[in-house]
Amino acid sequence: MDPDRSARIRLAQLHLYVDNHINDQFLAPALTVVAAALLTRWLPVERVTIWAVVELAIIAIYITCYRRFRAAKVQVADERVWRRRIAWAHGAHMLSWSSIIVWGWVPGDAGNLMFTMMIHLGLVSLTAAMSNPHRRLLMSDMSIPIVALLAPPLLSAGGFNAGLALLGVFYCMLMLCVAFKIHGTTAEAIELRLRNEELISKLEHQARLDGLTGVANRSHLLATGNAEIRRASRFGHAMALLMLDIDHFKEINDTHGHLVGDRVLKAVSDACALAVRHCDCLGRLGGEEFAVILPETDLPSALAAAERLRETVAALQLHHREFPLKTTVSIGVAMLQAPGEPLAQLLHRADVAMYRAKNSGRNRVEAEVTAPMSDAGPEAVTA
Ligand SMILES: Nc1nc2c(ncn2[C@@H]2O[C@H](COP(=O)(O)OP(=O)(O)OP(=O)(O)O)[C@@H](O)[C@H]2O)c(=O)[nH]1
Repeated sequence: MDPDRSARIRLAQLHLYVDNHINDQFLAPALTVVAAALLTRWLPVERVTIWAVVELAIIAIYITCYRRFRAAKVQVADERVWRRRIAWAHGAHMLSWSSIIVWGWVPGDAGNLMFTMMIHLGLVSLTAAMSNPHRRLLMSDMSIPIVALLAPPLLSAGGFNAGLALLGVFYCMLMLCVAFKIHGTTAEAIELRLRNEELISKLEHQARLDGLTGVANRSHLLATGNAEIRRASRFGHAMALLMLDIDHFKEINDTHGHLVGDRVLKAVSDACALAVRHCDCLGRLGGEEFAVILPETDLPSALAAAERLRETVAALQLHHREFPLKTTVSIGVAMLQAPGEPLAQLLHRADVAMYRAKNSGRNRVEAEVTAPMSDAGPEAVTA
């Protein structure tokens, strides 16, 4: 499996683990108080109180750790660090409860035996039910009660105690198998969810691209243009639009065929994509016509960008067999004139400028001859 996806699965498992355990904040303190009250039947109140206070402090620590984990928006690379923190914090809680078998053990007392075993059966069952999403944490949580269940014959010799320890360990093994089974199903579901998320984002990305050139397609370009007009209108910023048309493209198609024409389209759009800024949006409007949306750009900068694109395309050295393929573009530059101006109007003005470039000899940049919006001031837009 892709190591990146495995790491994301482990992080999703850690989230699920924390989600399962976060409810401890309501139940664990109550269980601690009830257990402490019952323990006073066999042990001095002071000793039991010390345990209860320590245990309540440990609960506060691991719940805080879970809350911080949830709030931290943890990245995949930090999964290991957080897993260790959680393992220590929750491990301390397991150790504190399992230690009852040592200091709360009263040999020969049936009630005490029942109480101690109940505590451990509860610990083991809850761990299997709640820690199963994360394999490593499940193992570390489970190992403490398993070791604790081996303690009775060490604390008080006898066949019965040895049998009790054996029974406890068998029970733990069984619960561990069940927990692993649930873990497998959960891991599969998480992997499926991540695969679906990847697939959806890939499809969404592809739906925005032009199939031949890989730049934005018409609908994405228009959507971006409309969004940028809204933004520029809201903040009173300048915005430019370039219209690019490959010169004499029909000749390339007619002379060398459509496949060569397609290669030229791809080469021109690749070169333009490298020549525009990261925040600009280059898209194919159709055929051999492209447009570039330039946010936060005034007329001199738009003309400079257009000139850079024109030079980049003119410098391309494309060949088909031994024939050089001369590629140039004519570019029209239009500026947003008024807040909320329709995109169609902006495109039309850039188109008019582009045709002026064509009529003036091609391989040129022409700008429209009207005042840009930055001179008109921001739109009075209210929320
Ligand atoms: N190979 C290829 N050709 C296309 C594609 N889309 C449109 N065309 C062709 O692009 C050509 C455009 O020709 P015209 O509109 O006459 O423009 P031009 O030859 O570039 O002339 P000027 O724009 O005036 O310089 C037509 O032959 C279309 O068939 C495409 O996806 N691939």
